[in-house]
Amino acid sequence: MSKQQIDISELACERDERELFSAVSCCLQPGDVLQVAGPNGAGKTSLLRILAGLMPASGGDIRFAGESVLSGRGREHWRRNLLYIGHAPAVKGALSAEENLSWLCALTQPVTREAIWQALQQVGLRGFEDVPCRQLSAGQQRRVALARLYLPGAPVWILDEPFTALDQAGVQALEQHVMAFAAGGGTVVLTTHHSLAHVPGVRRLELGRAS
Ligand SMILES: Nc1ncnc2c1ncn2[C@@H]1O[C@H](COP(=O)(O)OP(=O)(O)OP(=O)(O)O)[C@@H](O)[C@H]1O
Repeated sequence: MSKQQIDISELACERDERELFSAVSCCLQPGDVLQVAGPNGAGKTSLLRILAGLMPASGGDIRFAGESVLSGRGREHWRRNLLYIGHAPAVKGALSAEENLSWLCALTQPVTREAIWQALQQVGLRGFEDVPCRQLSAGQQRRVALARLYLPGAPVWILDEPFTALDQAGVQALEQHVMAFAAGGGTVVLTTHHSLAHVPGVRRLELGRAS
């Protein structure tokens, strides 16, 4: 087994005593990109939050490198190996783009100021590094959050609606970056209502369809 294999088996989720999904199973290898798809309310965000350890599953298991990530040592190992970016940009308005990134990275893997500036340049925020994020547009705030994908870090990305608020060039750049990350051995699980049918090699997991 690959030391970064992810096994999702018979995963189930209930919210407010309503079953969102059950018996979701999937195996991911390094290099895989999985799009979790389905209509509004199908449970895509819930699935990603369970994967990220932010919400309990009501059944099933997730294993990383052979160990369950739902508790104990496996959970810590998993957390060190993943980067989760939720559907809200989660940037602090009073802080600049640079300060936001520096703060976020300090929680996991501190990086140099130069690396942060380079990442901000990669997401098209050159010249905005020092501007308080509350003065940035929605798309620019999204770009601040996404700049983490241009810093050294985890081999597994979990991205909830990463394309939201990005312009066409931003969408294209992010698609390319995700695929380059996967080509280098990274694993990506993402949700988006944006079609990825034109991107070769993206797997799909459908939620919310009657079986
Ligand atoms: N905080 C919450 N407490 C209780 N139920 C919730 C909560 N957040 C979402 N839900 C319910 O869980 C269900 C699935 O929500 P979820 O956000 O996972 O769906 P989604 O597939 O990501 O939807 P969308 O495409 O609209 O983003 C919804 O029916 C919703 O009402």
